[in-house]
Amino acid sequence: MVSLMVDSTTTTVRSWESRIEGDGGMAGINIDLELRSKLISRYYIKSLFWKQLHQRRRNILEAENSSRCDVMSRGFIGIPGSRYIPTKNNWEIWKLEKEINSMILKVVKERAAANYEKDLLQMILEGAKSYGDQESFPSDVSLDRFIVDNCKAIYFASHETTAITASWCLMLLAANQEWQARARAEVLEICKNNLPDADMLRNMKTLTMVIQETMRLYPPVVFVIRRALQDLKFKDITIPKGLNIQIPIPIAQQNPDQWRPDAHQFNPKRFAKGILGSSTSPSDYMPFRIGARICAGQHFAMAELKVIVSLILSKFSFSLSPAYHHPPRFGLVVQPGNGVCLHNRRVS
Ligand code: HEM
Repeated sequence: MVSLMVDSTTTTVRSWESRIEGDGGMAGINIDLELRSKLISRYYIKSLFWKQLHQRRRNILEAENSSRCDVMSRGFIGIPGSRYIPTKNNWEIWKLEKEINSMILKVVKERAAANYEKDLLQMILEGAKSYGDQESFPSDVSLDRFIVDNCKAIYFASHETTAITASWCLMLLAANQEWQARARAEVLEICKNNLPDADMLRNMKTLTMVIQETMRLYPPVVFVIRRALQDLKFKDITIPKGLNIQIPIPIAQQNPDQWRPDAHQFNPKRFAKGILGSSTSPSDYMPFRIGARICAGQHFAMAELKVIVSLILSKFSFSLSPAYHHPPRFGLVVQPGNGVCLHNRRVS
C-alpha cells in the first residue's frame, strides 16, 4: 500500500521538477488543485475502485468546484423537514444525488459481467451479497442502496479530507520556515536517499507532530453529528430524545483554556508528548472523531499524508506566493478559499 502511495507522489514530484527546470529554477504551483485532481485521484484510481468510477465522476468533481457543493452542505442544516420541500436547492441536491447513484450503479453492473481483481468495490459487492444471502438488510435498505451508500461514504470520507489536509499542511510549512526546515531535516535523516517505506514513516516524529497540529487548526470535517437516543441533561440544558446534536470540532480543538494562550497559532511542539500530552483535555482533539465511529481510515490517511509531505519536503523548499489569500471556505470540508499557491525550488 505504501509503495502505491509513493509511486503516485513520485509522479507528481517529477512533474513539479520539470516545471521548476522549465521556469528557470522556481515554479508557482497551485498545490491544492494538484493534490486533489491529480495526486490523490491517481492514487485512488490505482488502488481502489475508481478505475471505472473515475471516468464517470467528472460531474462529482465539477459539483465540488461549483456552488452545488455548498448547496449540499447547506441543505441539511436548518428547519426540520426542510430537506423534503421542493425548493430550487433541494431539486439540485436530488438531481445531483440521482446522477451520482446511477453512475455508481452503472459501474457495478459492468462489474457483474466480468471477473475483477479484489479491490475495494469488489469487497463492498461481496459484502452486500453475503448480507443479502443472509437476509440481514434492514427492511428499508435495498441491495443497491447498500452498495451506493458505501461507495459514496468511502469516496467523500477519503478523497477530499486527505487532499485538503495535505494542502493545509504544506501551506503551514510554507508560512513557518523553521518547521519546514526541521521536518525536512528529519525526513532526509530517516530516508537518506531512499524512498519512504512503512518503517521510515513510523519514525517521522516531527512530521507526525506537524500533521497533528495541521488537523488541530484545520480539521477537514467541521461538525460531527450525533442523535440523542434518550433524553439527556447537561447542567441546565435539556436535550430531548431524537434531537440531532452538532459537535463543532474546531471550537473544541482551539479553546485557549485547554490549548493554552497560543491555541490559534501553529505550534507542533504541543504534540511532542503525543496527543495525550497535548492539552489539558486531550479528548477535545478529534480530527478523526473519537469513540465507536472513529474514522475507519485514520491510519491509512496518516500514512498517505506522511508519504506526500515527506516526498515533497525531500525534493523542494517552498514559500507562500504573495498572491495567497487566507480565508478558508466551508464546503463539504473546510478548504482553502482561494487555493494555495506555493513558490517551489529544488532542495540543493
Ligand atoms: C485527513 C483525512 C481524514 C479525516 C480528517 C477523516 C475524518 C473522519 C471523521 C471526523 C469521521 C467521523 C464522522 C462521524 O463520526 O460522523 C470519519 C469517518 C470515516 N472515515 Fe475518515 N477521515 C479521513 C480520511 C479517511 C480515509 C483515507 C478513509 C478511507 C480510506 C476514511 C474512511 C472513513 C470511514 C469509512 C468513516 C465512517 C466510519 C464509521 O461510521 O464507522 N477516512 N472520518
